[in-house]
Amino acid sequence: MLPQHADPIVAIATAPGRGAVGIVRVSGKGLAPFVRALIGREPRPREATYGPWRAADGQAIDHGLSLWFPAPHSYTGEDVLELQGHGGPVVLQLLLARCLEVAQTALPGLRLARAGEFTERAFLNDKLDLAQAEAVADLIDASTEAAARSAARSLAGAFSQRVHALRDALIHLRMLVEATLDFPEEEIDFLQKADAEGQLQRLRSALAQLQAEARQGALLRDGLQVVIAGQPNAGKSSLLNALAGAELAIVTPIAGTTRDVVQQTIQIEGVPLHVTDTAGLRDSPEVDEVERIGIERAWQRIHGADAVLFLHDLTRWREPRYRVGDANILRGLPEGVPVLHVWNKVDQAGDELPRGDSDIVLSAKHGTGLDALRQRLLQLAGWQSGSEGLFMARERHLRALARVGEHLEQAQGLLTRAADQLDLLAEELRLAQHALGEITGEFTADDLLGVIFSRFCIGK
Ligand SMILES: Nc1nc2c(c(=O)[nH]1)N(C=O)[C@@H](CNc1ccc(C(=O)N[C@@H](CCC(=O)O)C(=O)O)cc1)CN2
Ligand SMILES: Nc1nc2c(ncn2[C@@H]2O[C@H](COP(=O)(O)OP(=O)(O)OP(=O)(O)O)[C@@H](O)[C@H]2O)c(=O)[nH]1
Ligand SMILES: [Mg+2]
Repeated sequence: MLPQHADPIVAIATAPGRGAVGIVRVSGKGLAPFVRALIGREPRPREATYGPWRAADGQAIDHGLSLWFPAPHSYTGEDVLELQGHGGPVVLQLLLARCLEVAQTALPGLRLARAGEFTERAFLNDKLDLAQAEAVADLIDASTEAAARSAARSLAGAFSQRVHALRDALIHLRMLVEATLDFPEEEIDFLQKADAEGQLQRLRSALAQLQAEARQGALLRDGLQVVIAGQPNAGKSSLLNALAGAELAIVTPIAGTTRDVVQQTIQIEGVPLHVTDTAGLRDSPEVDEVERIGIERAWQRIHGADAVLFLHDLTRWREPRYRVGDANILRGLPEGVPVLHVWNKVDQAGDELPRGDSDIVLSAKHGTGLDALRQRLLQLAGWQSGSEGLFMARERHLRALARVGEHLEQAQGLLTRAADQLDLLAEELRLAQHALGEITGEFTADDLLGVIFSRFCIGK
């Protein structure tokens, strides 16, 4: 363990700004003398104790509740003291400063906590595994109810339990293979080989199921970048406003109204969609400097999109020039990014529609056809409706699961093709278990921990 993990730490645990109540919290080893010096006595463990916190001159800084959690029964697993005072930024700063002052004699080395450091200690002291610690941040950052619910499930261990079940099955198979390795003179008999194959197959399908669920969880966390693109006046800004249910972007009949990129996160069935409205794409002498930059930014966004909504104007699609404009945009769209063709202004279109089977027809202005668009967006995102009991997952977890899958695939190949290469098989299974362990933090490099916890807020 790094020496800095032994320092006592202090931070304001509540959000900056004014609030009804604010909390300063201290974590470290051997806090009791500090607690007595600050509060005048040692509060009973895990009970709220009301009283003043006094400055050096004896004046009360604030009156509030002290909570004393002697190790190991605390959030961090160390001694923890919480001061629950009035939630003003100045009074909390005074309390924080008073803690540092008292510490000079009663708790040498007390310092301000880095972002995520309380939760990092909870992880290092085995109060939480890594997936649970990440779920703490995901719960705080959750942007939809569905995301919050699944983060809470991951925090309670739902994801970790699934990972452990897979790990246990993997260990079972490794024991079988390694036992055979230890007795090389006894050829792996057919019965055992069949048993190993069955176990491996079940492992792989359990992994595939876990991957599918983790993908849904990651979608709830990260959402989808959706960019609305098309020629000027197609109704892109109107569509953004309709989806968001608010007048966010300026709408006018003038072509070239939008120049800046306007982004809004909406949610559909709890899946966050980050929808971006962009400048209309055109190549015309009317385009001035400002619009030219807007068009450049539009293309940048299109290239970073998870999905593009290509908006077409049904009142103009018969005009040859308009069709050339659309064709030019189509050529510029990046390969591999799903494109959904959306035909707008159906309220003013004739009977004959130019669309393909999978296209969406709607009126952004009147709000017709929006539900079909929402459903198509969810489908595009790979969202399975009614995914109850989901846990939250991150890209990091998906990558680890994918590596587990690669090693199991190698193992499968070795088992079916080359029963004499048991040492290679054993190694693949070991690597698979290692990749799995990275999710819960059984095997994790220190620099990765640094990256994960530094994204937390201070005091968490
Ligand atoms: N005031 C306050 N509220 C909070 C927190 C906190 O630290 N302080 N939390 C955190 O940020 C969350 C709750 N998390 C916590 C997790 C464990 C323990 C704890 O004392 N665990 C002991 C005892 C468990 C028990 O009695 O069952 C332990 O694990 O041994 C406390 C808070 C949300 N609300
Ligand atoms: N009839 C009808 N008019 C619409 C519809 N959607 C948008 N419009 C009108 O089309 C015009 C252009 O709409 P915008 O949303 O500003 O179009 P835009 O694609 O953002 O245009 P730029 O920002 O210039 O690229 C406005 O007058 C809208 O009221 C629709 O569904 N039906
Ligand atoms: Mg616009």
